[in-house]
Amino acid sequence: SVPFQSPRKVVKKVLSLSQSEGQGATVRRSIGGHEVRNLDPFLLLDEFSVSKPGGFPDHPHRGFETVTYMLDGVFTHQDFSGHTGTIRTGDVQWMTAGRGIVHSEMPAADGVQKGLQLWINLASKDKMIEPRYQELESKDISQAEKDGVAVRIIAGEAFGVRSPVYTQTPTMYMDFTMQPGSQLHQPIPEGWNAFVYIIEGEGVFGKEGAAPASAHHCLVLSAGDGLSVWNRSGAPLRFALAAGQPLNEPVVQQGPFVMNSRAQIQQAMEDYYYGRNGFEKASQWSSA
Ligand SMILES: Nc1ccc(F)c(C(=O)c2c[nH]c3ncc(Cl)cc23)c1F
Ligand SMILES: [Fe+3]
Repeated sequence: SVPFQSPRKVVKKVLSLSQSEGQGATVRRSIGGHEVRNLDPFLLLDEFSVSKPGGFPDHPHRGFETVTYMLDGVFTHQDFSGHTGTIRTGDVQWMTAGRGIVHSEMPAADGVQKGLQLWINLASKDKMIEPRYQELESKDISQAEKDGVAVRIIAGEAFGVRSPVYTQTPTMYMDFTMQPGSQLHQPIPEGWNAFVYIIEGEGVFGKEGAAPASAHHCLVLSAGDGLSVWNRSGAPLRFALAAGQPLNEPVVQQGPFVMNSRAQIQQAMEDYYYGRNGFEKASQWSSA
């Protein structure tokens, strides 16, 4: 039995397949792929794997947020304002691009560097705000553990613990590891869109009789007030759970620009090209 008024069920299961992206990088794209075009307010979820000299060299963003969560390895990022940083296993970089960022995101160690990058759309009223970063080292990430379930809370609240991350677009984003035989009942605000991305292992999501789902699958959830999960396998189950308040606004995307109209996209492209309205520093900058 589950403790929710209306338990969320899996309404779509998508296996994310590897595709090349950036320079010499491989991503498994789930949200933002052709099967899950747009789960408002989420635009993209990539499970990325990349080794030197590959990566994501100098590129712009406007109108949304990127959340980079390192699963295994080290990345450095540099932006056109001189902001640099290194994110290691378990660290999070929550970047609110707002009116404009130009940055590079590159491997900073030998071997394959792996992580998740989630793109969260901004409401039209927020698309041109000043860029900002919220950077969390692994040791500073809110964590909790109960009855064989460990959670790392990137944004939102679980097990009575809340992350300090400010979410411009109301969002929850957490990393669960469930030991064999454990179960989870996680409240999710009604009206928010929600999905699961399985990182490793396999588990039963939504209702007890559901078929298990395994790694690299994205599970889009139905409406409801919470998600129940059971790990009936002999190995740990690890997955990310994300949920966000829909913006219910038009989405017009041209690569790294996500606005509400073609005219605003045209403006973004001109601003980037001519170095205006937030892209002033773009013309003189390139990453090291
Ligand atoms: N426009 C556009 C086009 C192509 C890109 F590859 C990118 C981009 O940078 C990324 C796509 N997924 C990613 N996962 C992880 C990291 Cl660190 C970066 C990206 C981008 F922004
Ligand atoms: Fe980027």
